[in-house]
Amino acid sequence: MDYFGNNGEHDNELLEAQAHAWNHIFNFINSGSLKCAIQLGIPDVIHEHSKPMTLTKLVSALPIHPSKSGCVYRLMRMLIHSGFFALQKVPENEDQEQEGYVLTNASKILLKDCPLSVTPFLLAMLDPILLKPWDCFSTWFGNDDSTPFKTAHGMTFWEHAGHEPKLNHFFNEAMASDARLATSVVIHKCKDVFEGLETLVDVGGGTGTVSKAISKAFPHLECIDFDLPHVVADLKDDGNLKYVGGDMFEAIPPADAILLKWILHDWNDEECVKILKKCKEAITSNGGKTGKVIIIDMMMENKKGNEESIETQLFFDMLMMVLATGKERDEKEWAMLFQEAGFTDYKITPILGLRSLIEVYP
Ligand SMILES: C[S@@+](CC[C@H](N)C(=O)[O-])C[C@H]1O[C@@H](n2cnc3c(N)ncnc32)[C@H](O)[C@@H]1O
Ligand SMILES: O=c1cc(-c2ccc(O)cc2)oc2c(O)c(O)ccc12
Repeated sequence: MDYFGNNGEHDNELLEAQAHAWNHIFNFINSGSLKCAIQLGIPDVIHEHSKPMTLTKLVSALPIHPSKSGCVYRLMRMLIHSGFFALQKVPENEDQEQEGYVLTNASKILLKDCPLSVTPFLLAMLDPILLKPWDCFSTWFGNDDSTPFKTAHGMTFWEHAGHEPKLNHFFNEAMASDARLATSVVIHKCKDVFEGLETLVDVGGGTGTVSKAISKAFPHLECIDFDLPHVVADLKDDGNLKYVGGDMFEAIPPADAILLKWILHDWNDEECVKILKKCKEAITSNGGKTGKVIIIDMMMENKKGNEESIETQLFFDMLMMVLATGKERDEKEWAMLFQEAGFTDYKITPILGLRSLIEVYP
């Protein structure tokens, strides 16, 4: 009988447990390998080749030292396994190689010039500034810092962003890249959500990617991108789009609809109720009309379903604990926030993959 109470009968279970632990220990290798491929420009090089690209051609097109040529095959094998590339037959190939690399849907949205690219999001999330807090996660459980980010850097995310232009820049780029993708889906699939509205304020709208797209798609809608003063300071009003600086915890400009995309998951319940109460004031003080709040955020799934989606939602929940004071919520938790902030009804439209569009009514 050994330390684990194993007398030989449980060898298989022990080996499975070890393999499971190894898989989790090395989870970071998936993101590390993907980041490397993007920094080497592999998706763009294969895209520009416009037919299956053999290993020889790929190696000669990459900015790598000749001593590393043999390693490209192993990097590509890893990324084929994780679904970012595939192999296809190469017709009439002078290099004698039968197969070449092609993009998959997952790597098509990593291309540099794709307006809906998730590459800025990847580069932001995997930058050492945002990775260091994970090293301080357990330390944070033992102190009274608001976030592991604070434990790692001695200041909050926004304080760091204020005097580290690199963080500010890659965070805004990451948000803008997601905003382009999400808005294109919302405008295609949910036109009716904006019908009948005359005014809309995008609260925490960053540098205005969402407001720009909505104001262009609905030219009769007066839009305001509302964010912290330093975020909108240098942005110029354009037609039916205005930029207003302020603090959503103080006051939000009046409008028929208030949009909160990827805002409430950044904040704890008490902070969310404060924000939602300010939204309610803004839509009910709008010349006697009543409006709505439009939320784009995650709705945590409680039932067993797509395991990868559930894991991704759990990843975001951890991200919100480590970088901010927020969390991801299930329907019951959302309903509680709406009720506490004085709203009477809501409608959920699950149109954005892992996220939903929620209309909330006073
Ligand atoms: C996670 S980002 C979301 C950006 C954008 N809504 C999107 O989805 O792309 C959060 C935004 O909230 C803004 N923000 C943070 N605190 C704020 C406050 N007190 N008042 C207004 N905006 C704030 C940040 O500057 C940032 O642009
Ligand atoms: O990488 C982030 C960081 C935040 C964030 C950090 C600190 C705060 O006080 C608020 C927000 O928010 C994010 C977010 O909402 C998101 O959807 C992705 C990434 C991040």
